[in-house]
Amino acid sequence: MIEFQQVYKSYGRGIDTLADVNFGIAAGEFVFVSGPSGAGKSTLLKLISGLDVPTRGTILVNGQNVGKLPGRARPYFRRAVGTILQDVHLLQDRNAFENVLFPLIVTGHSRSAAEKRARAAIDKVGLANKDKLRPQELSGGDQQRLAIARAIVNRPALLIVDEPTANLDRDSAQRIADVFRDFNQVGVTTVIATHDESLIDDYAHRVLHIEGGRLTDLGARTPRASRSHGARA
Ligand SMILES: Nc1ncnc2c1ncn2[C@@H]1O[C@H](COP(=O)(O)OP(=O)(O)OP(=O)(O)O)[C@@H](O)[C@H]1O
Repeated sequence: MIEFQQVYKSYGRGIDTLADVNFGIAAGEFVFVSGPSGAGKSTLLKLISGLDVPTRGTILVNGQNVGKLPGRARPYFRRAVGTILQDVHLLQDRNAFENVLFPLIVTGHSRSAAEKRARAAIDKVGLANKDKLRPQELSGGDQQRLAIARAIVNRPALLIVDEPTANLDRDSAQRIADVFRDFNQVGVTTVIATHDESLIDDYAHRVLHIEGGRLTDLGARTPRASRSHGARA
């Protein structure tokens, strides 16, 4: 589903933010991208999502060459990838339900079809009883849930997530990670960047580690023995 072949990304000044990155992710995988702050994790995710283009190399996502997509194809490509970046850009003057409804209305869905889908997405992330609240009235964890609902409302086959548990306490972080695991279990390919090692220990199936722009495939890690999968609601 995702393939990087000799990918380089430079923002100028002769420094490679990513250098000679090669890896593949198959459909249905659940992968963490680990690495210290500034290692290039967000840059990697933006390249997968088509929000940025590589300086050199080839990136294939769903058989499409992301770096070479014509301008008019880009919005369609981005819509097919559910992307949740670090800055959760929620509409502060709309309630939770409207935040999820909005991307459907602008992409031309009828009001009734959009409302049905938005309701299903809100339910899936566990925000059904908070749908009338505005983002600033929600906790950090619930804002993250709302961002997830908005990202999945177009039913993407691929979810790209940057630091979903930053600023959350341990319990909220695990509950958010559980939401992603549940989507993955119904077939959504999921790539999550995090520097939270304990989250990786709890959930990891496969870890790609970036340091200084170089990527190492650490392969599959066994989840921490003390946590059994599916133990949480
Ligand atoms: N748009 C940009 N213009 C110039 N430099 C950039 C840009 N985006 C990222 N960089 C640089 O690329 C490097 C990697 O940044 P990136 O955000 O990908 O790292 P990260 O691993 O996601 O870090 P963090 O965990 O702190 O978010 C940093 O040195 C950063 O300053």
